[in-house]
Amino acid sequence: KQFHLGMFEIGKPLGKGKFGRVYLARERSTGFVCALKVLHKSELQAGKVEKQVRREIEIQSNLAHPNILRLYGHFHDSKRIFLILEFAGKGELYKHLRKEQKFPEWKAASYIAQMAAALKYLHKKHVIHRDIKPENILVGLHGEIKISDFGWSVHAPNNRRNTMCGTLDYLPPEMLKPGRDENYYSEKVDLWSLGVLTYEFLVGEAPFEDTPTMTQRRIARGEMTVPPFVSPEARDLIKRLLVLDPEKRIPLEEVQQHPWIIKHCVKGERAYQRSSGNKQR
Ligand SMILES: COc1cccc(-c2nc(Nc3cc(C)[nH]n3)cc3ccccc23)c1
Repeated sequence: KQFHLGMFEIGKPLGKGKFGRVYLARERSTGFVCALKVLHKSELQAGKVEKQVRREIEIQSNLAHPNILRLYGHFHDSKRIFLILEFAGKGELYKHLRKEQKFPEWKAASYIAQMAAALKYLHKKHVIHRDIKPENILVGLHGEIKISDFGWSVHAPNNRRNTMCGTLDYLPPEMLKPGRDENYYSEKVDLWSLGVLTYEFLVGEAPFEDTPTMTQRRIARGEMTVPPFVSPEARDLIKRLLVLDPEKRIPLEEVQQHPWIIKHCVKGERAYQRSSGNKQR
């Protein structure tokens, strides 16, 4: 399918990301509402991220899961690249998290259950996201969450050197302490980040948040404390994900069956999953 700018009615700007602006848009012939992400080639070249954007397009175009933001297509003109993305009505999850400070356990558990389902789908396709954090999650109209921004995702296994930018908070220890087989990642890196995400949803700040040097040291040692107001079940799940040895982290199937998730996965939610027939579970 060939897309071009004339096919779309551009609506209000939704916001500005790192490398581009996002607009509400409607495809003229069908009235289909989507989000149009506009990237300026000059900015991508300056930021040396063209390869990353090409990988993001290649990976995200081949994914279809209710908790992963759809990339329906892309096109470009002389100066810009346009990504035709699924529109998530309630915007960026981290804005909701900052506003509410922290989420009640039922909401955090629902979000982590959806993240586990999405990661299970990704890992089955040998895709590692590698940048799971609240900033890369959007919220749909019915409160369902959608992983977005596949800029850092790769096909496993990967042992290419990566200069990481942005927050260190979500980095797993194996990406910090260069071992013998430097930078060898497995999809287990996403399990560590899922643990950091669970903690941040419940506590309102990341578990190793500190100065950059101290954060790296605390991650490498797995030094963090879970505050007393966090339930024992949630604490147990966090402890089973934030394990230094990647092989010893609880697998996604066990996350989905964890008592903390089951306790909060209200019947309606299960019914919702059955009705939406998301076979990906
Ligand atoms: C920096 O703030 C930004 C940046 C980019 C998008 C939003 C935003 N996005 C979406 N939905 C989206 C975005 C994409 C790629 N698909 N669906 C909805 C919103 C609602 C209120 C405010 C803001 C919103 C914010």
